[in-house]
Amino acid sequence: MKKEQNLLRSSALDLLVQIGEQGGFSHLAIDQMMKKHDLERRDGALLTEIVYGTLQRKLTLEYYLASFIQSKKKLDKWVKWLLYMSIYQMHYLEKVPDHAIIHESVEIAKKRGHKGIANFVNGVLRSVQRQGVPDLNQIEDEKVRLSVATSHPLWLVERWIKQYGYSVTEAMCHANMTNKQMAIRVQPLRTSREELVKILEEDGFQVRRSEVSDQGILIEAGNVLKHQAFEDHLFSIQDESSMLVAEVMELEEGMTVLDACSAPGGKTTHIAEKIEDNGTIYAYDLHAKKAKLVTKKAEQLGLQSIQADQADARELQEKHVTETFDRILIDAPCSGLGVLKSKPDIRYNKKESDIMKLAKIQKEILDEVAPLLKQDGKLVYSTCTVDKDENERVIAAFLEDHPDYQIDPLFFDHIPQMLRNKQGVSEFGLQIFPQDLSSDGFFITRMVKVAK
Ligand SMILES: C[S@@+](CC[C@H](N)C(=O)[O-])C[C@H]1O[C@@H](n2cnc3c(N)ncnc32)[C@H](O)[C@@H]1O
Repeated sequence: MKKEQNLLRSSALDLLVQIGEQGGFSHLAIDQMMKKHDLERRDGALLTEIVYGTLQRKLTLEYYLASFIQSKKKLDKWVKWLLYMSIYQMHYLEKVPDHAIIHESVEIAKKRGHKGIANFVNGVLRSVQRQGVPDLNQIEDEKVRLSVATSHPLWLVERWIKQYGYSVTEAMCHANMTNKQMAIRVQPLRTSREELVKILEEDGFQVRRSEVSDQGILIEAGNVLKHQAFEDHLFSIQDESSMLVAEVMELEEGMTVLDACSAPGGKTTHIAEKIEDNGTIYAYDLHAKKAKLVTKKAEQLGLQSIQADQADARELQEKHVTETFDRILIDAPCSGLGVLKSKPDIRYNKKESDIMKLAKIQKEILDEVAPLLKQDGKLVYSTCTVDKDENERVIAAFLEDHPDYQIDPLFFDHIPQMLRNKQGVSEFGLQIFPQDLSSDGFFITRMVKVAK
């Protein structure tokens, strides 16, 4: 048992050093680590909790640690992460007593380093145990306090305050520290939402019907990934705010649709379901490997109307003639600042300078596909980020350059009631903040092509 606990924490440290420095938190990385060390299923939950929780609270833990070490002391990366994860467990987890956490950490330090490092780790953690962590209310500057308390880099907090004001930013930072709701989307050509709700409830699941999509089911309790209906591909896993994208496209049977940035195909398959798999969806992605994931997902769900291929969305005029499509979706590559609930590391690895680079690509993609839409056709633009430079301002610049496009006034009728009174509705579309639903932050808008 003791050996297992040590292996578990040592594996957590390996993951933290890797993800903490390079990014890429995923349950897949955790599963792979469990397989590599032959860890038991029940250890997976604790491993996930330690890795996810430590990453999510990195800046808070850095602040806590700073009060226990001399400011000039240079720590090896693994020692730093070992201390973060130990303080995380001592302060936030109640399951394991402090003395056991300290013991395990000192053992790891001995094995990876030497006796001197082990003594240092022991000394720091004993001080944390004796004194407790410092009170964050002592931080006078409210922006710095919000940044440290919710572990968001200061540049991001300041940027959001400038764009959305303090109270929206504060709510957003706190919402990013919560877990999002598991949501699934029924494949309606295989079963109905009511039928699936019935099956799941009979099997002991607690579920709610989504108000955002009539295909959506929110899972309150139970692991749907282990249910036979998942094996049978009766539904897809999809976040609730992401479901709204295809919902606002006003899709009909027989349509020709372009999905310019489609992998891994969550929205492409939703579009295919909404046109009842009758029509054609050209789905592209910059990376050939990723485009194959779209084909695979379509096959799993039994959808035939999707043609997935590799292409740069900035070169699609080479592949299609002008005014081909009834609908176009650009679910653009973005900074991902709306998905911090499930990918806590994104906030540390993104740089402010990345945002303008992405905004340039987003505008280039929009400019390229604009001529491909039929007159009266509709173009939906979405991102899973919260940033005006990638959302409202990209759209404003596009509209300025394309007088044949305008925001579709009918788009606003599709916004679910529960989101209408939130702060995210503007003349350029809908910003869903992470605090609006128990879901990701998203930006969605719809434009219509009118006569010049
Ligand atoms: C937000 S993700 C799309 C998610 C997808 N629509 C879904 O719902 O599953 C953006 C995608 O754009 C792709 N991408 C990035 N740059 C691109 C480009 N220039 N042309 C086409 N695809 C691009 C990325 O590889 C990524 O898969």
